[in-house]
Amino acid sequence: MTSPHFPHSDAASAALSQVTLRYPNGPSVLDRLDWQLLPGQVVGLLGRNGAGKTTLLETLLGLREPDAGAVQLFGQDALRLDDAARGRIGYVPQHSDLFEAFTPAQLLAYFRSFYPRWNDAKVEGLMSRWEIPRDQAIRKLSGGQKQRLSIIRALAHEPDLLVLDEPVASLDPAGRRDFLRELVGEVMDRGATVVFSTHILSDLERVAFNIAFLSRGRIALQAPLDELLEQVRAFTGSVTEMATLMARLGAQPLKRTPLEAGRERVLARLPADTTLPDSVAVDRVNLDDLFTELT
Ligand SMILES: Nc1ncnc2c1ncn2[C@@H]1O[C@H](COP(=O)(O)OP(=O)(O)OP(=O)(O)O)[C@@H](O)[C@H]1O
Repeated sequence: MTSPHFPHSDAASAALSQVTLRYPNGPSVLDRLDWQLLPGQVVGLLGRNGAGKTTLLETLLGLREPDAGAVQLFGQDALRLDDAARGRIGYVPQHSDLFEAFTPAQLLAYFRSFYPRWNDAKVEGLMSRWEIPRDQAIRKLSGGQKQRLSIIRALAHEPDLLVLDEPVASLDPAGRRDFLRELVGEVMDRGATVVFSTHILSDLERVAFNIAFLSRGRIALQAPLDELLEQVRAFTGSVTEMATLMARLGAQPLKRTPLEAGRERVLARLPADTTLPDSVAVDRVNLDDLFTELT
């Protein structure tokens, strides 16, 4: 069924509509959250510690049942996916569940047997480039090597939807750059959808990723990073001036911070190619500012 919130959800790799989730005796984590991921998008999911990124990714994958709302993957109910749809998904969990007694070669051979599609050349290329010992027990690998192996496993069957929960946390800067290149390659080559959570903002600045901000149980904003940096500005002035200015510019206020003496600071997204009047007090924002203000 097509969601009333996302008229194009049939074309989406993942569509979440009004998803609410509260842990039993725990916090409310997702609150009527709407989100859509399209083919060809690389989305970086940002949110503070405990904001609910892992919960959201698990719910998106159908690993958690929301209290309310609907999740669709490739147009199917995420809780009742058929095998074909399952085979189109790749997942790297935050804490990898690699079989520690296996060697990487055994692990990959094992998973290979489950998937009709498996790109041996890609696997071999990444194993060599990322210098993963093939025949040593996985428990003896470093944290970064285990993480890379987990990523290789998730890329090997060429998923159409790749979900990674903090995949770069134990990678060194060179490893992260290589990994990002691989992700972008996935998208460019096959129009896959990639979503990954991260805390490392500088990584996101390397590529024109879509950035999604998770705050108070909702996706507060999602847009390509270059567009955000171009279109989001911080304005300061009296509350009345701000109201008039926002209306005149057709701006979308994202966050208001009251200041002393009836003044306020408004973080707002402007329509593309807006020319600002000289009289306006305005600041540019960077990704750090956006993270601080929107999460
Ligand atoms: N199984 C659980 N039972 C109860 N509460 C939970 C459970 N898992 C997570 N939580 C709580 O839900 C909230 C969201 O947790 P989650 O792990 O999804 O956040 P996160 O954004 O991934 O955090 P981090 O950036 O620290 O990894 C937190 O308050 C956490 O304590």
